Amino acid sequence: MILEAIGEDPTRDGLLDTPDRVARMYAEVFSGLRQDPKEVLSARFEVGDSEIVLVRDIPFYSMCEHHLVPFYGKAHVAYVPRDGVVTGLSKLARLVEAYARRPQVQERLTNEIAQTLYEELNAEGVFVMIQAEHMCMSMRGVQKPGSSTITKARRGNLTSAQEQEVFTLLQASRQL
Ligand SMILES: Nc1nc2c(ncn2[C@@H]2O[C@H](COP(=O)(O)OP(=O)(O)OP(=O)(O)O)[C@@H](O)[C@H]2O)c(=O)[nH]1
Ligand SMILES: [Zn+2]
Repeated sequence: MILEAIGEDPTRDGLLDTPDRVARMYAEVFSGLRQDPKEVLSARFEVGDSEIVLVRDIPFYSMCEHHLVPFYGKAHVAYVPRDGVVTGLSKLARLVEAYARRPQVQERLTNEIAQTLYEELNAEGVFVMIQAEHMCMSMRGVQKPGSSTITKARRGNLTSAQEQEVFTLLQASRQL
């Protein structure tokens, strides 16, 4: 229907398999809709006292729900565990994936990651920051390639000193 609507001929050779390919691509790109993000955080470890845990530079691809074109970039996920209870590091990246692979807006993506981590892990505090470029602002519309959007979400009792420490860690680790 899309091919017809744009004035293409869906019966020409190169386009014959395109509807099937696009259907399979959407199943992959929107696979987060069939995932329960809470299950992602099932791994738990006791590590004794622990301060901030930060997984930075988690690459992700999502789809803007207004135009169904990609927005993509990096997510930084930090939390302060309660009573030394942590989850697996990869689970933080899986959590980003579970919420990114849906029709999204960046603010909601940021909030959902923070909220789920906070609730499921019963963390003392959570801080999530996402930096992304939106193709709907680059390849069409206002056409501003290279512009990026930064969103943050905080949950729990992060002190401003701890939040500052996350920024310092993000900065420091880049120099390693
Ligand atoms: N807040 C927010 N806005 C987004 C996000 N992704 C896309 N948008 C914006 O959603 C808005 C939709 O605006 P509309 O005026 O309904 O759509 P449009 O006519 O295609 O707008 P233009 O993009 O300005 O051409 C645009 O301003 C987009 O930049 C997002 O993740 N968060
Ligand atoms: Zn858009």
